[in-house]
Amino acid sequence: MNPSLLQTPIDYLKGVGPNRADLLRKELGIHTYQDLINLFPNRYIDKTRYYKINELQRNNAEVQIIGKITHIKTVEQQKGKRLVATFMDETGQMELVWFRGHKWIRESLKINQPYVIFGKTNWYNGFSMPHPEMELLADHEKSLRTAMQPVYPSTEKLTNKGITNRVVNKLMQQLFVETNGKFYETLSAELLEEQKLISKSKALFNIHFPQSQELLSKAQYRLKFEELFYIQLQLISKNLSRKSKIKGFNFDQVGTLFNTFYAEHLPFELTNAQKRVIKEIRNDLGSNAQMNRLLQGDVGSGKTIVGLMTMLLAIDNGFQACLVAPTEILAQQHYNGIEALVKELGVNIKLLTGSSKASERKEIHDQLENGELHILIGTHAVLEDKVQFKNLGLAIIDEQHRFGVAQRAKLWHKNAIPPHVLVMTATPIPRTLAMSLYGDLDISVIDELPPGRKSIKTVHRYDSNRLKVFRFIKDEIKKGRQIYIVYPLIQESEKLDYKDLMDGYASIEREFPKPEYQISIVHGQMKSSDKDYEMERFVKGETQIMVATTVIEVGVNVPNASVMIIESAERFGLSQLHQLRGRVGRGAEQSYCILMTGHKLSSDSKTRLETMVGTNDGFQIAEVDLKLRGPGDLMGTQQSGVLNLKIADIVKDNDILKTARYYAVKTLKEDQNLMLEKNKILRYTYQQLAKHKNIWNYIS
Ligand SMILES: Nc1ncnc2c1ncn2[C@@H]1O[C@H](COP(=O)(O)OP(=O)(O)OP(=O)(O)O)[C@@H](O)[C@H]1O
Repeated sequence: MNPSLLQTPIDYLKGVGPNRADLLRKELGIHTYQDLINLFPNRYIDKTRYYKINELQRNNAEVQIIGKITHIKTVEQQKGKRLVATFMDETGQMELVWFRGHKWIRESLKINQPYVIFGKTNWYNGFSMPHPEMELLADHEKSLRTAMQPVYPSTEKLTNKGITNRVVNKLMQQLFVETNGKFYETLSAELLEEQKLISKSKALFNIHFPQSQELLSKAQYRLKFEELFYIQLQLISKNLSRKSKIKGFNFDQVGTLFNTFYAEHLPFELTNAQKRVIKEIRNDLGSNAQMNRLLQGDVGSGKTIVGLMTMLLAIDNGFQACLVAPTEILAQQHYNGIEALVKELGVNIKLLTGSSKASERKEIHDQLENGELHILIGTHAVLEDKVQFKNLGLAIIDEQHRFGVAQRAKLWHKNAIPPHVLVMTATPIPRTLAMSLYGDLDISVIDELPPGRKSIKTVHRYDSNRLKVFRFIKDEIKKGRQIYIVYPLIQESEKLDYKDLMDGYASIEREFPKPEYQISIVHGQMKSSDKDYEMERFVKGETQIMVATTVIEVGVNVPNASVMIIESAERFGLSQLHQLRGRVGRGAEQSYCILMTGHKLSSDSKTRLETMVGTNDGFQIAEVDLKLRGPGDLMGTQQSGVLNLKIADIVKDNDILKTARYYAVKTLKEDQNLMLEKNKILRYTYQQLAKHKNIWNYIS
């Protein structure tokens, strides 16, 4: 087939007039033959079964019936007219009803001719079917018959504009007629063979006109595989070419700082997972290529120390390092923690945030530029253009999802040669999703908690049990522990949430009076100096209770805090709940997380609460979260291509994704630039993909 045929504007397809062409373009984004063929159905209806009218049940979903129209009338109603046709088969009669388009429908209906009708039935003193799809039996028998009838996305909303599912189906038939149903193959013979995939032409035909359930499954598999394979091929190939093209600083020395710290200052034995990850990082740093690594580790798994040791390697090799955190509280905390650890090593370390004074800033800028400053810790302030380093060798970004890709890129340009980048995240992203999202990053996982951690006991309590919860808090405080009480603060309803928080605070003050109890409060509307002050009192143990909004969600580390109470827990997402829970259980004591809710709960809320009570494993929680919300809502996914998948589903098609990735890696390992003759098809398709962005634009 002539490839340019598929680029033909949709107006040229028989059956597409100017109006339809406009609708197809505007509503469905279909401009060419190719766009139409890549409009994949999102479900199929079993069309092998014909119902008799006396077999209809009140709860029938969609049915197909053969019969004749015997009579048509227009009925006046308060809300306008409706057109009603009496439809009969040999077992009974029912009504077909239209609320719109009377004139042309009435003119097109043929009395006493056998029709096949299809649609949902209603029951009200008898069966009726509103806006049925109809076809004369004679035409029906002539058309391309399939057992499963495809249902195309978005056609429902276009039905009243004349683009019904049946119209799309007809256009698709016409397209197959005009193209002879022959399409260029887009996967290599080797892949087709190894994976036992059906050809492109056969897959496209069966996705639109399934000849059997088996062929439909094969068609779906092949097209999903193809979609995921090319995405992986692209991600992995970018990663490889970055490594070969972008030279990185070579940190070939493991110097005094690293070794002294390891031997003398490390406050604990590293876990095996931490050791493994440090090894992975060291391999990167000595490979002459620029490192771009994502370090994933559940809350409290000990990412900070890994980050610190990487920074020491940078300094040992004569470079500077920076660590960027998403909030001032976190930056401050990292600074305090790291400064204490490296104090005796003679490392010069400073903190830069939005609230740093002008004089401090000046000193920091000067020391960065003349190379005196070894480590800079800070917030977004570090990214500003005026912050210039003498030789930034390593940038660590904590909590990736709060930073956009563009901000990550800013760090790249702090030097002529981009620094090594380590992105740390505690948001457990299921591995498969991480592979799709961060395919351009290498991934390390700390999948082990430091020893001696007791797993956090999580319970769900109704608001009506609040007094018991208060008693429990008092007991824990008596034992010397500290307590978090967290309120939701969600932007749209900020005022209301703020009031809830203040009401809650007032009642906690009544229940826990001074001087016996001291309470800190931290929320987003406070000045940052006040926040820091309150936070510090809690960190130092001067207050026993911290009432807060989700500003403390990430990273805050107070090992003596053993109880996390989450108010209106049903309003939080799963990963947020898990993050909050991660604020306790950081010391040696038994810790608790209490999820407070009212009695009215949606089924999703129930699932979230049950999941939290049932497991402490962040990755398992992330899987449930992904199933509940879909990837669209997971932080960080918005900017990635995974949402634009046309046929594969990142959650359901997990296994296909793994296979696709396996083959993408295998292919590129053998032939990185796809120059081998057997990979010619892959190379061509890949180039098209790079050119057109959308992967389904390459089919020709
Ligand atoms: N190998 C280890 N053995 C014992 N304690 C450790 C070990 N590694 C880290 N810790 C301690 O565990 C606590 C949590 O570590 P850290 O703050 O680095 O966790 P994290 O991975 O950054 O978690 P989060 O994302 O929740 O901040 C800290 O108090 C840290 O000192």
